[in-house]
Amino acid sequence: MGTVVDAASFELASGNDANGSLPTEKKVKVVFVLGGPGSGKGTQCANIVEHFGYTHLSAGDLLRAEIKSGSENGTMIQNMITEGKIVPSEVTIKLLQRAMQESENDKFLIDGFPRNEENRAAFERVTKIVPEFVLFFDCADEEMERRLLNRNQGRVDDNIETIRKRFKVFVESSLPVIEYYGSHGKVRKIDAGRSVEEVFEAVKIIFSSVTVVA
Ligand SMILES: Nc1ncnc2c1ncn2[C@@H]1O[C@H](COP(=O)(O)OP(=O)(O)O)[C@@H](O)[C@H]1O
Ligand SMILES: Nc1ccn([C@@H]2O[C@H](COP(=O)(O)OP(=O)(O)O)[C@@H](O)[C@H]2O)c(=O)n1
Ligand SMILES: [Mg+2]
Repeated sequence: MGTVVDAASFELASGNDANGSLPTEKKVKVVFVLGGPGSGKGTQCANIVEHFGYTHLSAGDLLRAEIKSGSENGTMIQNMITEGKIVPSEVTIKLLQRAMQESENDKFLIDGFPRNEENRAAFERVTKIVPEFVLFFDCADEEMERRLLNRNQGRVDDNIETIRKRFKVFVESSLPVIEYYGSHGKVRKIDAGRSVEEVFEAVKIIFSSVTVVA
């Protein structure tokens, strides 16, 4: 397995617990995986995990698991997802932090986060983690709509009404985050309208360029 060479490591510090003990610290490397709903983030993350040894953390999956766990935030999260709205950062960041701390890995693909400026700024402030880069899956709305209507995972938000709302949220709230990282030279954009195999060929070139054979 390769080692990442071009980016500094960043420290993940948990908050103090109720006894005031010292935070546990763990150095992690993070790649944000962004793109519209149905652009293929989850599909390609599974391929990246297999080939490059990252752990995949999907913000949407973590939020859906939180609903299932019977958490006190469950109803609020369920309502936000049904409406295609973005859950307050505090909730999502706690789930991401916990998943990173519980993992034995130190390399994470964070899929579907940050989805708005609040997500981005709060994550940076709380975790002090700066992403190595941002993988952006660029895909036409018509193709994403087709994929979502065929996804068949029983999701409450894969219906045409919510899909349209999610597209609007993506353009209004998520694209500005991608532009922010673009202005810092961090975005690796991929034409995600092609087949799964073709998209992964492009993904591989990007990940190969940040790793070296040990
Ligand atoms: N390149 C592709 N071409 C066609 N269908 C795809 C492609 N990538 C993913 N899909 C399918 O489209 C749907 C959405 O993909 P998914 O990976 O869940 O996207 P996202 O996480 O960005 O919403 C899934 O049913 C998946 O199997
Ligand atoms: N950072 C995030 C990610 C997802 N979500 C919520 O979870 C929903 C589904 O996110 P997802 O990433 O699983 O969706 P896809 O883009 O994979 O289709 C979003 O539409 C939001 O309602 C959120 O509130 N904040
Ligand atoms: Mg997904």
